[in-house]
Amino acid sequence: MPAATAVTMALLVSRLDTSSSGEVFAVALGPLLAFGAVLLAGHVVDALAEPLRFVAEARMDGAHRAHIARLAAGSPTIGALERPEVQERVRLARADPDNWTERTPGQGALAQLGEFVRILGITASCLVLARYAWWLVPVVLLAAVAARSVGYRQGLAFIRLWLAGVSHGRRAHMWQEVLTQPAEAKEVRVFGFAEWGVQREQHHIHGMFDRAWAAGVRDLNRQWGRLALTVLGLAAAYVPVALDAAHGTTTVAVETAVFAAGWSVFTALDGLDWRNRLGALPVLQAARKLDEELGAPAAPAHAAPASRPEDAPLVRFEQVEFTYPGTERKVLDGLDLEIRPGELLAVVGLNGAGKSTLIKLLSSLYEPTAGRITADGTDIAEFGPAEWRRRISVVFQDFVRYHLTLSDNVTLGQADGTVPDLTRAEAAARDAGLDEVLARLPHGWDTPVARSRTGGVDLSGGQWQQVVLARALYAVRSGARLLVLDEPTAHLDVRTEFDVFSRLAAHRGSSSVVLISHRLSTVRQADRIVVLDGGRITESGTHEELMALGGSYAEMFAIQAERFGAGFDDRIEDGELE
Ligand SMILES: Nc1ncnc2c1ncn2[C@@H]1O[C@H](COP(=O)(O)OP(=O)(O)OP(=O)(O)O)[C@@H](O)[C@H]1O
Repeated sequence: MPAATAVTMALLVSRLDTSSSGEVFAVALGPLLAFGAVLLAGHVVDALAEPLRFVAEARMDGAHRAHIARLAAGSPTIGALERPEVQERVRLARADPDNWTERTPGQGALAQLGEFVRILGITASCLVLARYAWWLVPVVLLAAVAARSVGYRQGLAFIRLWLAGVSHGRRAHMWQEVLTQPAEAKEVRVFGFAEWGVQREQHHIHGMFDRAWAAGVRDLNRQWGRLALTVLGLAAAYVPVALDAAHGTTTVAVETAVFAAGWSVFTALDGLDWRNRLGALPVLQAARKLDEELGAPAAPAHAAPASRPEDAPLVRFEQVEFTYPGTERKVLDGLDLEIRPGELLAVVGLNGAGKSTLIKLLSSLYEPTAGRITADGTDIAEFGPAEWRRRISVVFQDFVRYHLTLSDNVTLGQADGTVPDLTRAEAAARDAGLDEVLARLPHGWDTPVARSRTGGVDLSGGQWQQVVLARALYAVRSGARLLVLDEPTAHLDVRTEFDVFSRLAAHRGSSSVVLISHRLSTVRQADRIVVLDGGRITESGTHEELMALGGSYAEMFAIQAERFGAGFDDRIEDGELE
């Protein structure tokens, strides 16, 4: 485009120069139309480029983000994802720019394409220059590259400086969130730290911007150097051509073409979009590293999954050891445990004994560092995580409150691509004690359980636990045969908890249930209780057997009973739990 503009402009000037005043219009019409056509073409290209750029960028970034989501969510275990350096790579690869130095792969790819087009333009302009004299090409190019590289180096130094302040930026953002979000609003007021928080935010904002601001001012002064390089380069090319024109060795038209082509080399080099291209590179590098670290994402299942076995499995932990990645301590150490088909097994132990870890291993979220876990004699690793997880249903202690409808929250993960079965969901809600909450919701099952959504409602901690219990029971009704509950009722009062467990015990069908609870009044209903201590099972039996044994279970129970008796926690009446 710049070369075509230079040539048509020169043609126009040459006709105007050589024609007498009477015939100007007739002679200049052709070149005028050609010049107009070039300008029009430039305008059309500009007009088309923006929507095309938008669509291309959106498609590339959409595909990239889907790949990252599949990679992060599809890795069978969670050990790698929990590592801080992997978390940082996921943040970067997600292509959701955290600051202006980061770019998306779509922006990077289009910038690279743009650079290619500009280099073509520069080549065409150089051909126009060379047509006049070959030495014009190195003179103009060297001056343009020198001026450009000054700007490039300044830009890179500014970006480095900016990145050094990013941690301040994150902390400023954290304070901004704390001071403005409803979740923190209560504590900000009660603890009275609003002004202190604002000052912390200000401190970090200055930490981020002050040095960049100073560098910006310094760079502004250095622009003179860049300007001097541009002026000298252009003068070295233009002065000899202008002298030739003045002496009549060349025409004004040729001089016009050279001037236009020379200037376009400077502007094209100046417009090279290196920031977008370089800004996207770390994103792509992080994505490539994640490809190695998280393994190939599981392909989305299209085939109908095999039907689930009717009976609950006999699960065995055999000499299982487990150490969290990056730590030294064996959380589980030679653990042997049987989960018999259809039994209600309670696991108790002090804080940090490893109960939740045992559940994570049972759910194949981590693999044992030694030993194995079997189901009916087959190592659960052989089923593959996806198939094994279809057979179990887990409620985690730190479950997620999805901002979805109640129906989605209860049927999550069990729909197998089909429409959720609301009759089954109703039954699961009844068993979990959720039916009263459901009856009060304005749109029933279709009510979003988050006030941030239109028509949504907020649920209390206890109500949320009923939702996740209903989800687990829905899974059992859909065919899961091992129900795992990690402190599912900590937010419920004793009476509700007792009701929920009575219903659970009655409605679990042929499924086995593994229950973790600190409330021993609940635990005593279990068929069998095991005590986890020092990474292994130290006691196993019914409530009565363990009380008779007089070991750590009996001790814990005595302490809790004493607490109840002294009026701590929710008091229970004598005989209420019998
Ligand atoms: N992701 C992790 N990385 C490293 N260590 C961990 C991780 N999760 C838990 N741990 C450690 O493993 C040990 C057992 O934790 P776990 O959560 O299994 O105990 P728990 O018996 O469920 O405790 P609680 O009754 O308090 O819930 C603790 O020392 C804990 O600090």
